[in-house]
Amino acid sequence: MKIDFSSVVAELRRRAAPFQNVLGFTFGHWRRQPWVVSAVAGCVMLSTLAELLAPIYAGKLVDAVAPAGMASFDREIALESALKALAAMVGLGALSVLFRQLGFHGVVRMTLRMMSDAAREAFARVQRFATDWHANTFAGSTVRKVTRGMWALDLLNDTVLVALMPSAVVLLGTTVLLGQRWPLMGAIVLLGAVGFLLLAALGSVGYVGPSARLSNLWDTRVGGALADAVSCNSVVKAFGAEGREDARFAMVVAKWRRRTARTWMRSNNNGTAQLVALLALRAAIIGFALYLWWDGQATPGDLAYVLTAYLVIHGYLRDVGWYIRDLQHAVNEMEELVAIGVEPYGIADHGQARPIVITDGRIEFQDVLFHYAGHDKPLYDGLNVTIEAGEQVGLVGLSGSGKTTFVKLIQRLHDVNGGRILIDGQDIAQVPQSALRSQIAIVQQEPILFHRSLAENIAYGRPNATMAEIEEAARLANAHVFIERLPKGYGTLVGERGVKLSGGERQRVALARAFLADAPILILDEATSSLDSESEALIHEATERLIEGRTAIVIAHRLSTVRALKRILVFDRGRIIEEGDHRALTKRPDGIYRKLFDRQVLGLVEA
Ligand SMILES: Nc1ncnc2c1ncn2[C@@H]1O[C@H](COP(=O)(O)OP(=O)(O)OP(=O)(O)O)[C@@H](O)[C@H]1O
Repeated sequence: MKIDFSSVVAELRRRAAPFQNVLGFTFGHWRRQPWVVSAVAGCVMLSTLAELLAPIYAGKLVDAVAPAGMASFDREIALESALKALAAMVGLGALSVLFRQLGFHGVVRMTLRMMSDAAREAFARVQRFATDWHANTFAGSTVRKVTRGMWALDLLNDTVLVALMPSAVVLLGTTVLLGQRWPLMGAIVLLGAVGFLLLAALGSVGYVGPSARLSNLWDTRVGGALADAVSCNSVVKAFGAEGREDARFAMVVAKWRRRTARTWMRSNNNGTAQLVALLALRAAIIGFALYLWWDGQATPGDLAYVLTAYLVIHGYLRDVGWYIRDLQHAVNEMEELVAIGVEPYGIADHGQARPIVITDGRIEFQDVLFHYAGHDKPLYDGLNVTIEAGEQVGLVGLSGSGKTTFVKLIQRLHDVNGGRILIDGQDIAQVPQSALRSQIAIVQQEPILFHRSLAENIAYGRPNATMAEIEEAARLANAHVFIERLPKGYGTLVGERGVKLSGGERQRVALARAFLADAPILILDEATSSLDSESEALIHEATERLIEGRTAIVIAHRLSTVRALKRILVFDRGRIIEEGDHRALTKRPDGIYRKLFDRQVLGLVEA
């Protein structure tokens, strides 16, 4: 059978790529604290070196006491030499412990800084990833990737600095020391160690690694499935679907179990292969030492030295096997965290992006082409529309006609595929996203609140607002009265995503937030869920107050919301097919607006 070496090498390269990425990431972090890394490396090396020299004195000690039938004078000299050797051994041992302690001190410091940096940077990137990324990624999986990667960094640092590096020093040092005395012995140790390391590395990278990658993928999915079901617990409860969710989760766990069992078995096999290799090396080294003694090239002291050195080598090699497995484990655990660091943002800020200044709030869509990935046709193809400064416009249309996407494009949550969107004459593709969005206030269809106090939630758009300003915004949003009635008032925590408030209350908190943000452009996505008439009236009144004097875009699901607006744009499959005020639009007998109006009126009458 002919082996195609180039394809074997290519395959190994492919399998080793994650190692390269993760090690590159780790070295990048090491470079941020070069002095600490050098000090740690120096201390660990010195500690190892001290340990490495100990067997020489073990040999000297044996040689000093070995000759039988010494006279008492000779015995005293022998004892003195043996004690000197013992003192050297103890001294070296003490030095080794001291440097090890100093090295560990540094490792703690540098590892904690690396872990914090990695977590902060991953969080910063995750926050800036485009809406599409968040739409396609489970929040629970992201949490798992970041926290797992963070802890793997700790393991990786320990493995490389505190374990692998000293092992390499010991192996190399012992080889040199033995080789100086008996070159062939040095060669045997060197070949054996290199062979063993190759076996361990190939086993980890080529055999265990790919399987571990898969089990980690399923581990991430377990996190995602768990978070998905827990965060939708109210739906699960509403449908009494706990059993169904149990079964669904059990399926994911079963898959994870199968994948992980395979990884653990492979890791076990890898360990066994390493132990067998060590056994062979032991036989070779001790066998050769015996030959040297037989041949008169070695004294019993030499034999003791070789045996002690071998025990050290054996210990280190066995540990190196473990460390390589730890390293591979850490690399697999970190892969997804490292991937977050290199994944493109989806929507990136332009290199020379200049902050946008919105004063009037004039919005212009010029020949906009926009295509959702995975859809056959573009949603907008040559969309042209201008919203004048201070104009209030209603967006109406059937579900899926493109109203929400229209406002998402204004916020640059997606980039257009053609044409331009200008605000006050500035192309929004050329400005920093955060500067753009901070000048557009939005009240979402389903407002999401942080599990923080109501005051903090209202002040989110203006964190330095005073309590008086927060209360004023809440008054304008008709929220002050209900907030005052809560036991802790503005200090009340609202539960995850604001679950402790009613839909209408959440809406009014979101309106208060928009009042305080006081942005020149306002986007209101009306809630689809029906509210009681009192709540609706309060929201309606607050909304009218809010849009006064600003450029406002109101996505309306109930036509009563936009009745009073002078301009209503009617969307149909990504096109604006009708435009005008309520009166003009209801006059078109075949118009979509008219149909929607008739349907809603009919619904009201029937109700
Ligand atoms: N993130 C997305 N990825 C792919 N397609 C999307 C995405 N968001 C919306 N769409 C699709 O684009 C089209 C327009 O959606 P859009 O949300 O803009 O409609 P809408 O008029 O606001 O609907 P509704 O009134 O139901 O909120 C729909 O066909 C929708 O399925």
